[in-house]
Amino acid sequence: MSDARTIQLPAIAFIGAGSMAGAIINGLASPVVDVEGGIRVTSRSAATAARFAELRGVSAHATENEADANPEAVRGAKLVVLAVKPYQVPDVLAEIAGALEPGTVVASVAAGVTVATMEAAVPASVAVVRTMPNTPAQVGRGVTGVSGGTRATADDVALVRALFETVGAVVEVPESQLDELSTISGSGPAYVFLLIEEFTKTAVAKGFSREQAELLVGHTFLGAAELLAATHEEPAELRRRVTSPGGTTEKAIEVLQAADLSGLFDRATDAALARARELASGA
Ligand SMILES: NC(=O)C1=CN([C@@H]2O[C@H](COP(=O)(O)OP(=O)(O)OC[C@H]3O[C@@H](n4cnc5c(N)ncnc54)[C@H](O)[C@@H]3O)[C@@H](O)[C@H]2O)C=CC1
Ligand SMILES: O=C(O)[C@@H]1CCC=N1
Repeated sequence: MSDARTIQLPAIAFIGAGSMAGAIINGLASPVVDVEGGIRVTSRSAATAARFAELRGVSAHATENEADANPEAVRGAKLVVLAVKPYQVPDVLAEIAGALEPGTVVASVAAGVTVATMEAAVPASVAVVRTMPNTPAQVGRGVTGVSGGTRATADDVALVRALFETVGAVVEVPESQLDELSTISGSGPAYVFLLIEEFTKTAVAKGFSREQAELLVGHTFLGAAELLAATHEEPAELRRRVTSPGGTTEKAIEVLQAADLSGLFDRATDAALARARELASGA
């Protein structure tokens, strides 16, 4: 049964069942999403496939005990999501190319692997869309960059958008910007977790128990993010409201700013960008 709010998606095959595929499939499990034709998932290990097979509407197969699991999964699927490591994409495409039906849309989440590389590896009747999601997709709070390839129609891109909108927001960008986007939102959750880890260590060093430190830091991050989302104020304004003139926060902010946080983020994201370019060249 479906009503006006139900999101209808055609048969989808996920090649690779790791963190990223798991996060997206979790979103598809929503009661308002109906994947007609079902969700097929493949992994290398049978144990992983067995875990995915327990999910509603999912059939899962492992290459370690079914050599044809990948070509079988894509046969008849309208949308094929490549969720393997970047260096594995060429081999997977070579394996499935002959089984892709005309009109199939192949959407890759792999960092760095270009549209040109993928288009060259599949039949001309198959469209390619490059994407860059992030792991908060697992809780419906992802943000995904999407770039259509040269053969992708507006409907093809809309289909990929619809998939990723089940797990958060979608931003369409030209492919030339996708690696940059990856350094911000693709990798970004890791930067936030690192800050939380370090801040928690500081709280422990100030004499709080591990449990207290996690509560203090965790709620501070969550509370600040929710305050930002709820008020729609600029972060600089919300920071000003914490920073009493002549008070304590002002002293801490002075120390943080003296460490050139902005230069640090520039250098960190430049390093991620350089690695994306290496991945594109197969390194
Ligand atoms: N983890 C993240 O935050 C993000 C990852 N990505 C991209 O997602 C892709 C996957 O990353 P993760 O999920 O983190 O990796 P992962 O290592 O957790 O998952 C990879 C999966 O691919 C499977 N696999 C490997 N070779 C296979 C084959 N030939 N056939 C079928 N399955 C095969 C593995 O068994 C594993 O389940 C990467 O290309 C990465 O660049 C993109 C955005 C964010
Ligand atoms: O670290 C990586 O290569 C992937 C892409 C963005 C997040 N994880």
